[in-house]
Amino acid sequence: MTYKILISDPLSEDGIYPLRQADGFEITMETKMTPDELGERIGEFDALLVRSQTQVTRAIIEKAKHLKIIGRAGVGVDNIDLEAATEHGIIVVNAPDGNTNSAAEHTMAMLMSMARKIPQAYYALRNRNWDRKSFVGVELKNKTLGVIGLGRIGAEVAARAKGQRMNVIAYDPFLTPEKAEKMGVDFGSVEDVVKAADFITVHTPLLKETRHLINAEAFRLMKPGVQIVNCARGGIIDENALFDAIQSGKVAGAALDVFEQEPMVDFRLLDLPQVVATPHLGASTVEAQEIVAVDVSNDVISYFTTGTVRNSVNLPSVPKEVMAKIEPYFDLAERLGIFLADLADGTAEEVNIQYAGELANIEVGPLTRNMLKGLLKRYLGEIVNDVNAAYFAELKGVTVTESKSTATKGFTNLITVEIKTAKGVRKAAGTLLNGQGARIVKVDDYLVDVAPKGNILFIRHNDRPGVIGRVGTLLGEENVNIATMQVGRSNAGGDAIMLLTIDKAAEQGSLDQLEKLTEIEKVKAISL
Ligand SMILES: NC(=O)C1=CN([C@@H]2O[C@H](COP(=O)(O)OP(=O)(O)OC[C@H]3O[C@@H](n4cnc5c(N)ncnc54)[C@H](O)[C@@H]3O)[C@@H](O)[C@H]2O)C=CC1
Ligand SMILES: O=C(O)C(=O)COP(=O)(O)O
Repeated sequence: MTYKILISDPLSEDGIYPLRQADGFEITMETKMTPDELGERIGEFDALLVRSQTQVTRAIIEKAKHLKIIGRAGVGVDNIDLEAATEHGIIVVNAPDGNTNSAAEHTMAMLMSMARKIPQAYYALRNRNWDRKSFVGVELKNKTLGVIGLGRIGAEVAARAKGQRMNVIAYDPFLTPEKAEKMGVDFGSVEDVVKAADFITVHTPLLKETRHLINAEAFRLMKPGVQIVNCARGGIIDENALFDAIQSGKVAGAALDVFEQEPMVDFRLLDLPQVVATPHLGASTVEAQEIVAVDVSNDVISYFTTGTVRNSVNLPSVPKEVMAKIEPYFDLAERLGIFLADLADGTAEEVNIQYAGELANIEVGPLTRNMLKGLLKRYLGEIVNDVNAAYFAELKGVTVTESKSTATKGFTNLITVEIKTAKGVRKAAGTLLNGQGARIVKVDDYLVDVAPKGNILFIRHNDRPGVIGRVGTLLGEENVNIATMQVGRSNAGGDAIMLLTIDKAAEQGSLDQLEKLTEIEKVKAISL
């Protein structure tokens, strides 16, 4: 099998070396495609690697019939429609820390260039103008830097600013006074930060909540003469409000690496002498580009070879040690989902999954997603996978609850799934037997022991002499061979079940014949 990879933005050749070396990958590098051209070609590819330029919109994703994974060689994924990717079961990975240092260094370079007007002075000098009066700067020392977003890059910038003898005040929803104290920064709200700062730098992702976080009202609160840096994303600062704040004299300088529209179309801000700018170069270093491309290449290889990734954005990543423990249960969880989908009448409204024994102490989210995949693909088809199973459950209004119990219930591990449909509650429990594979050990309240594979007939009947024989005879007449048979009953002569594994799927006609037998209440064909 050869996987086709499209690289649609310029990626470091050294960085994609692992992909070029690995067997089974065919790489196409096309970095100048229009959105229409990308839309026409994307259907051929299994993986897409991008930086910030390619806009991976819903329209593109809808045409990407074979796409399984999108790799973003960088941090920000605001150019990828994550919701659409998740809905289509496409995993999105990024390279979250490969360019942290470069982005932090670029932020400091922009801060200092702005404070000392270096680009403006250079421009004058290039034009043979030896002008020393127009380019008087301000020092950073003893000034306050306001950092909004104290994540990887924000924290690196804060540390460097302290090296410049600046005071730092920061806001981040995850920052606590204790963490701030440890990092040697002051802690405040967005309002506190913008009011206190002489210089402001933003380092949040671009989200609904951070769009125009720095707007006309924020500029109103700032100190006169404040200077502002944006090396994160265009749109965190409202460009129109910034333009007005510079023109009014409130803002003395702005250093911008990123813009609301890229490549930039509105050059109004750049015509202001207080503005210094670069064309989104924060991550553009040899080092950063190599690391981010290596990181996404490795995730793509690992996804297609082992099914695991390190840096998923739309699927919680599972540490390697945890993965090693839960991987053997993936199949059991999925088969329990399929088993119940076939067994139940109607679709699930509520699903309750309980993990017992040794499973109680580990992260089981991926197992729940696999079980949901099995359950939902019976109604929704093969489009359901680990990435979108939880999304589809929510979309269809299925309530999912997960619980754990350390009680072993006689098994070292046990997964019990209960589903509620409009017609009632059905339950199945499965375990993994050491060296013998998976077993379904309970169906509703009956103890059974059946391998969850192949064709199974579940029969609910009344416990009467001769019924087992009649079922065997009828199936024999239909040329259906019974491989194993289990019988369970609530009490002698009461409700009972039969669980038969059969060598080939029974025809609907045979099932109808079985249901006509007076002792038989219900027959369900299960195919695993
Ligand atoms: N100019 C460039 O070339 C580059 C730009 N970036 C941009 O920088 C951003 C930050 O990158 P990292 O530090 O690696 O990400 P990160 O995820 O480590 O940090 C982002 C921080 O923003 C915080 N945050 C979220 N919402 C917030 C809000 N409403 N107010 C304040 N803080 C909020 C988060 O809690 C988090 O701590 C990226 O999302 C990307 O857009 C990243 C690399 C290069
Ligand atoms: O990593 C990020 O978020 C960046 O903004 C870097 O963008 P780029 O990969 O240089 O187009």
